[in-house]
Amino acid sequence: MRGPRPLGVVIKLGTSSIVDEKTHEPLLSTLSLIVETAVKLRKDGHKVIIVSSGAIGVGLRRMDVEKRPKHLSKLQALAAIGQCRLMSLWDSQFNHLRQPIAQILLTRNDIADRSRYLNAQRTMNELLDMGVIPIVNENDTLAVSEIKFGDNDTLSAITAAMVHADLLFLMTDVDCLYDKNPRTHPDAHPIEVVEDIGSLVADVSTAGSSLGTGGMSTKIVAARLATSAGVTTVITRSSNPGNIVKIVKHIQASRSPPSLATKANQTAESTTDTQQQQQQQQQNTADVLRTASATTLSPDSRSSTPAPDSRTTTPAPPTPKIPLHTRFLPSPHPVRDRYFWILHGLRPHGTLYIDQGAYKALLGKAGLLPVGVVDVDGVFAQQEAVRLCVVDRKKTKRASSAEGGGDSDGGKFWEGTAHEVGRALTNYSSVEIARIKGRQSTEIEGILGYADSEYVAQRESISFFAGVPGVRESRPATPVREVVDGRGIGGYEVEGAVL
Ligand SMILES: Nc1ncnc2c1ncn2[C@@H]1O[C@H](COP(=O)(O)OP(=O)(O)O)[C@@H](O)[C@H]1O
Ligand SMILES: N[C@@H](CCC(=O)OP(=O)(O)O)C(=O)O
Repeated sequence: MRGPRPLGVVIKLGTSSIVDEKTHEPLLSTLSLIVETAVKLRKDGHKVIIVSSGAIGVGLRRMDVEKRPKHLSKLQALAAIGQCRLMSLWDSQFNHLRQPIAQILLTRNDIADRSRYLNAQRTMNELLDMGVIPIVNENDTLAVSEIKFGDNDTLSAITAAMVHADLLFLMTDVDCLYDKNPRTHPDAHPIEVVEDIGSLVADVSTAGSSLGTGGMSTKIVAARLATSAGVTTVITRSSNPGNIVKIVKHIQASRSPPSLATKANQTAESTTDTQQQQQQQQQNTADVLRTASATTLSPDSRSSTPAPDSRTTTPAPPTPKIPLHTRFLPSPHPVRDRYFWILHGLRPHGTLYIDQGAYKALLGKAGLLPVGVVDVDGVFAQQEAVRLCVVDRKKTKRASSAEGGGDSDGGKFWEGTAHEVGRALTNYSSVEIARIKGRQSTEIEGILGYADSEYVAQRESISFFAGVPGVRESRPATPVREVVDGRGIGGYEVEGAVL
C-alpha cells in the first residue's frame, strides 16, 4: 500500500532561533535539532528547504560587536562575515548525518527578472531532486533598500510559492500567534487555525526580539502571501524542532489523497494558460477538501482522544498530542507561477485606476483597453509592473480645476475611493497612458503617432490577488491613494499595527 504523498516543506528560522539574543552565540542545540528534523523529513521522503536568517547575528559575535549597527555598510559587512560562518555551522552539523546542503542567496532583483526567477526555481528543484537541502538567505551584502526583501519571512513565502511547497514553517521564539504579544501580555490567547487572514484580529504591533527584523507582523504578511499560493503556513516555536515532524504528520493525515499537486518545474513556463487553469482547478478541488478536513482541528484536539466511531467496533487509536502552533489554511484558489510572479515578484512603479466596466471585462478575460483607464499615477516604462485599482465611484464628466481626484485635460473625471485588485505589466509607459486613457483604441495611433497594441495591458499580463481565473473576492475597499506609499511588502500593506 502506498503511504501518504511526500510534501514540499520550507522551514524558516529567524535570527532569534539561530543566535542568543544577548550573547549572539549560536544556539547549537537548536541548530542540531533542526538538522535532525530536516534529515528525518528527508528520510520520510519529503523535500526540504531551509530559509536561514542569522548572518548579521553570527557576524556580530564573530567581530565582538555588541549592538546591531544602524549603518547599512556596517550591516552588509557583518552579513558578509556572518554568512560564511553560518553556512559552515550548517554544513558541519548536516555533515554528521551525511546530508548535503547548498547555499542560495537572493535579492529582490533576482526575483524581479523573469528569467532569473525561473533559473532560481529550476536550480532549487534540481537540488531537491538530488536530495540536497538548499539553505536560502537574502544576499544582504548586495541588497540595498530598493532591492531588499527586507525580512526573511517574505523571502521564505516567495521561496515556498516558487517551488510549489505544501508547507511553510515560520519558526520563532513563541509557540504561535497570539491575539496580543505574549511577552508583554501573559493573558494573551493563542490563535490556532486561521481560515481567512482578511478577518484575522490580532495585535502584532510590538517588535519582537532585538535582533529580529519584523516581529509578528511580517509573519502575517508572509502567511498571507504563501497561503495565496496554496501553501499551508505554520507559526511555531523553534526551540522544539521535533514538533515540525508531528505537525507535518498531523497535516498529512488530514489531507485527502490523491494529491493533484504538480511540480513547479513541470508547469512553470511550458504550460499553456488553459492547462494551467485546469491544473489550478484540480488543485483547488484538492485544496477545498484539505481545507474542509483541516478546519475540523479544534484547540482541544491537540491533546484529546477522539470520540469512538459508532460505525466500527474497534476503538480508534488515541490521537497523538499536537504541539501548539498557528496554522494558516491555504487559499482554495491559489495563484501560481507567472500570475504569482506578477503579483509578488515585481515592485510596482505606479498605479492604473480603472472603471467598473473595465474590471468586469478583465474578469471575463478581456485585456485592458485605454477606454477603461480612468487615471494613472507614477512614472513607469513599458512592461513595468503597476498596481491595478478599481474606482468605486466615478463621474464621467469633464473636471473643473477646483475638483480633486480628476484630471484637468478633458478626460474622465473620478472621485471617491479605489481599491487595489491586482497588478499588471503594461504595453505603454505612464506618459503614454496618461495621453490615451479614456479613449478608443482606434485613436491611439492618432494621439501617440504609433500603436503598439490596442490594449494597455494584455490579459495574460494581469493578475488578481484572489486568484486567476475568476476572482472570488477582492481586497476590502481601501482609499488606495492613502495606503500605496505605506509599508507594502509583496503587495500587501500592513496598515497600522492591528491586522
Ligand atoms: N500577537 C503576537 N503573537 C505572538 N508574538 C508576537 C505578537 N506580537 C508581537 N510578537 C513578538 O514577535 C516575536 C517574534 O518575532 P521576531 O523576534 O522578529 O522573530 P524571528 O527572529 O523569529 O523572525 C515574539 O518574540 C513576540 O515578542
Ligand atoms: N538576512 C538577515 C536576516 C533578516 C531577517 O529577516 O531576520 P529575522 O527577522 O530574524 O528572520 C540575516 O541573515 O542576518
